[in-house]
Amino acid sequence: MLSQQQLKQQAADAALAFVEEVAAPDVVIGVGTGSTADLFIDGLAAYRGRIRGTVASSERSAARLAGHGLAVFDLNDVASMPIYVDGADEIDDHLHMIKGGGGALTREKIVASVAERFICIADESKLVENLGAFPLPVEVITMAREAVARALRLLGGQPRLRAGFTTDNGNVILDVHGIRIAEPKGLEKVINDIPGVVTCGLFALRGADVALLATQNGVRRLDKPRHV
Ligand SMILES: O=C[C@H](O)[C@H](O)[C@H](O)COP(=O)(O)O
Repeated sequence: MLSQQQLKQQAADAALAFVEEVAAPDVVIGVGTGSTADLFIDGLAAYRGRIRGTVASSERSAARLAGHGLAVFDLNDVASMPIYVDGADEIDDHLHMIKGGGGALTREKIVASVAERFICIADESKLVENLGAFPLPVEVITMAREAVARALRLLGGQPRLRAGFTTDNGNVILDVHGIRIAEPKGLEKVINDIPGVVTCGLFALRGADVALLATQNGVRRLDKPRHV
């Protein structure tokens, strides 16, 4: 029986096949944040010298990448990336996700938006039928915290301030419990439209293109259905 850590390692290793496909001296790889992304970063170290470098979705990942001697570029200096590799807190079979358990959701969404393909790496426990058991992180400008919390309550959620946490962008996170996510794309738009919200952790408008989900019987690949 493989541990969750071993499963994460398998998913991270599987993503290296996608790096291998695109590796070239002018290529920049988008890199996510979290415990699974950390394992991917460690594997990516073998590509030092074979790719131009990376763009990181957090200070934490940037430090780990730099620790491996991989170049970390400012996104403003990078126009395109073939792939972005990151974990998820939940993913459904449409490859819509909840992300932001580590608080990096905004930079993740930005870096992913520049990449051609989003490769999600996770252990199979992250695959759910309906998103929403994991509290939905929402990054909020500090002065808007209470106003946004009231708006989220009107949407049926119970927002809780993530205590003692500030994002890399200097903002706070409200973790929204109990919100019904019947239409992930619609809800993503509605929450992102609340004044004071920087972004919410629903990744549905731009979900993953490929999910590599590690199971006890190997890594299962899911591709984004054509109609979503
Ligand atoms: O902000 C954090 C990210 O969205 C992570 O991708 C997510 O929390 C999954 O992290 P982990 O791989 O540690 O479960």
